[in-house]
Amino acid sequence: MKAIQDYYPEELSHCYGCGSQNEHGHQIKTYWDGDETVTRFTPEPYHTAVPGFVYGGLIASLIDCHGTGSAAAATYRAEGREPGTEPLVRFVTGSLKVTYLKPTKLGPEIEIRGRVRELKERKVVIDSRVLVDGVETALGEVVAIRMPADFGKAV
Ligand SMILES: CCCCCCCCCC(=O)SCCNC(=O)CCNC(=O)[C@H](O)C(C)(C)COP(=O)(O)OP(=O)(O)OC[C@H]1O[C@@H](n2cnc3c(N)ncnc32)[C@H](O)[C@@H]1OP(=O)(O)O
Repeated sequence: MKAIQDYYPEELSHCYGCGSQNEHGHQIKTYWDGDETVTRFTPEPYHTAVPGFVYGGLIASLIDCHGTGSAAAATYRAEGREPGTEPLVRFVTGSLKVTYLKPTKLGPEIEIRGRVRELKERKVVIDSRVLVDGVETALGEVVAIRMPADFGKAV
């Protein structure tokens, strides 16, 4: 099964969180599981906050790209289209909120499960849960906004 990120065009596959072309990045992969989107990521020992627990910035990064990927996947699904078909759907992060409920154990695979709270043409809101060994350790909210055609060109 292909992940939503596998459909990103090469020139947009350099993101630190989800770009398949970024050898230093997380290269996350997001899939549908029924009405939820799922990303799984196994942290490295150096992704440490205090010994034994995952750095919160990593968790935020995973929620971020899980959210933008989920927004794209949900838009294709809502439009009844296969991912990657024209016109391409691209989202960037408008806002990212993370609530850390409890320390996240470092070692096991991290699972992020997302649900669509709001879906409009230019704005999609994804709620995420972060789980390790079935324990919910963080919650995330991503407001994903359609990438403007001139994104990054007018700075
Ligand atoms: C295949 C693509 C793969 C790409 C890689 C994945 C990306 C990975 C995640 C990232 O790291 S992206 C990088 C970090 N994000 C940015 O740099 C974004 C910088 N901000 C912008 O470029 C613009 O502010 C943005 C495109 C987000 C919004 O500008 P717009 O002019 O398109 O928004 P507009 O004012 O028209 O508002 C559209 C809707 O979005 C809402 N909105 C806009 N900015 C928002 C914001 N920051 N927070 C929450 N909501 C926001 C706005 O209220 C409105 O909602 P409603 O339709 O409900 O009225």
